[in-house]
Amino acid sequence: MKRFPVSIPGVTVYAPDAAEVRSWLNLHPRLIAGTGHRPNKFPKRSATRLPELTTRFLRDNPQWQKYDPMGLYDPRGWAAAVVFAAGWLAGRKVDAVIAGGAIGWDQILAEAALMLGLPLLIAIPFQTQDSMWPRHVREVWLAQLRRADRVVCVTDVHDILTPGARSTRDLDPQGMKDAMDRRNKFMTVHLHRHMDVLPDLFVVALHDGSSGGTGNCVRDCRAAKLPMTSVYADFLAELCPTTTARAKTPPAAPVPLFSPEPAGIRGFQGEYRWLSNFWRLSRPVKLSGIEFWTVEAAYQAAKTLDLDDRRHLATLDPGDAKRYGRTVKMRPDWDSIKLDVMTQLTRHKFRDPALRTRLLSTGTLQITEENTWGDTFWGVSRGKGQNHLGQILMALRHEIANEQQAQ
Ligand SMILES: Nc1nc(O)c(N)c(N[C@@H]2O[C@H](COP(=O)(O)O)[C@@H](O)[C@H]2O)n1
Repeated sequence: MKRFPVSIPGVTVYAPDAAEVRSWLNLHPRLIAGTGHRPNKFPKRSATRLPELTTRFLRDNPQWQKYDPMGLYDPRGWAAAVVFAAGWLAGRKVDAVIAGGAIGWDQILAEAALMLGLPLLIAIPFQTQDSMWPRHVREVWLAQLRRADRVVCVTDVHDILTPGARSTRDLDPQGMKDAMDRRNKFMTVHLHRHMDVLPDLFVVALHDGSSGGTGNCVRDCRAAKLPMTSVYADFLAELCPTTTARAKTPPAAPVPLFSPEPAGIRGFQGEYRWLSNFWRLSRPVKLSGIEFWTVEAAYQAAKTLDLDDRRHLATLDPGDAKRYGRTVKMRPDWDSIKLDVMTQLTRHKFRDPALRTRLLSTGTLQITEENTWGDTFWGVSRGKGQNHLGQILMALRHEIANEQQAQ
C-alpha cells in the first residue's frame, strides 16, 4: 500500500503507551478528560444570548451555518463557550486536562485549559483528523496541538485508508469511527483501568443525552463506573437562559470531583512518588541470583518459581512487570507469604540512606496507598481498602525512628 507522509508540522505525536505519555500522566495525578458534541448539536444561535454573527465565512455559508447553528466558530460564540468551559475548570483542583481534538466541545475544553495555563494532553484519533474541516477550524486544531504538552495519536491513518486511496483524505468511514472510538476509550476507560500510575481521573461531558460519538463515550464511561458529569444543562443555563432548548437528560446531581482529602499522604504521586513500588532502587534486590531494580518487578518475580519468568521479569519496567505478573504460574503458598515478601522488599528499598531520611521526614503522617485501579488489598480504592502497603511503610518508619533514637 502507498505510504503518505503524515507528519503534523511543529507537533510531536506519541503512541498511547509511549514513555513520554506515561511520565506526563505521572506528573499530573488529578486529571479531567473531556468529551462532547460537535457544533451541529449545539443550540441555535437565536436560542442563545449571543449577538449577530461577525464572521463573513459563517454569515455567507448556509451549509456551514447548518453544521454550526450556534456560530460556535464565530469569535463571540467561541469566546462564550471557552469562558464557560474555563469557568467550569477554574477553581476545581485539576492538575491537567485531556481533550480529544475534535471540532466542538473537545476544542473548546482544550482552549479553556490553555487559557488557564493548565497542562494539556490532546488525544487524536488519527493524524489527519482535521482533513474534512474548514480552514478556520483546522487552524484552531493545529494551534492547539502545537501548544499542548503532549499529543497522542491512537491510530495510524494508513490503517484506515480506503483500498487504493489517493490521499490521506480517502478514509474508510468505519475505520474513522473505530479510530474515534479508540481515542475516546484511550482518554477515559483505558487510562482509568490500565494506567496504574493514575490516581484520579474525572470525565466531563458536554452531552445532551443523544446517541452519537459523545453518547458512545458516555456509555463506556458509565459501564466502567468512571466518575463523570455532564455540563450540558449548566451550559444551557449560562448561554441560553430563556431558551426552550432542553437537555435530553436531567442535569447530573452535583458530584464531588475527586475523593475528599483525608489528612496525610494519599497516593504515591508527585512529591511522594518515591513511596511507590515503581520507584527505581539505588541498588538492585536479588532473587535466585537475578537482579531486580524495582520492588514491583521483584515482587512479581517472587510469585513464581519459574526461573525463566523471573529472568524475564527482571528485564521489564514496573508497569509491564505488574501486568506480566498476572500471567505467571503462581507458587502454591503465595497467598500465605506475600505480605512477608512485600515487607522484606520494602525493607531492602529503604536501606538507601536518602530514602530512609525521606521516610522519616514524613513524621507521623498517615500513609495511604490510594488508587483508582481497585487495589483494596495493598491500598485504598474509592474509600475502601486494607492499605497493607501503607501499613508496611508506616511500620518500617516507626522501626527506623526507634533505631535512630537508640543510637
Ligand atoms: N466513539 C465515537 N464514535 C463515533 O461514531 C464518533 N463519531 C465519535 N466521535 C467523537 O465524539 C464526539 C462528538 O460526538 P457527537 O456525535 O457530536 O455527539 C467527538 O469527540 C468526536 O471526535 N466517537
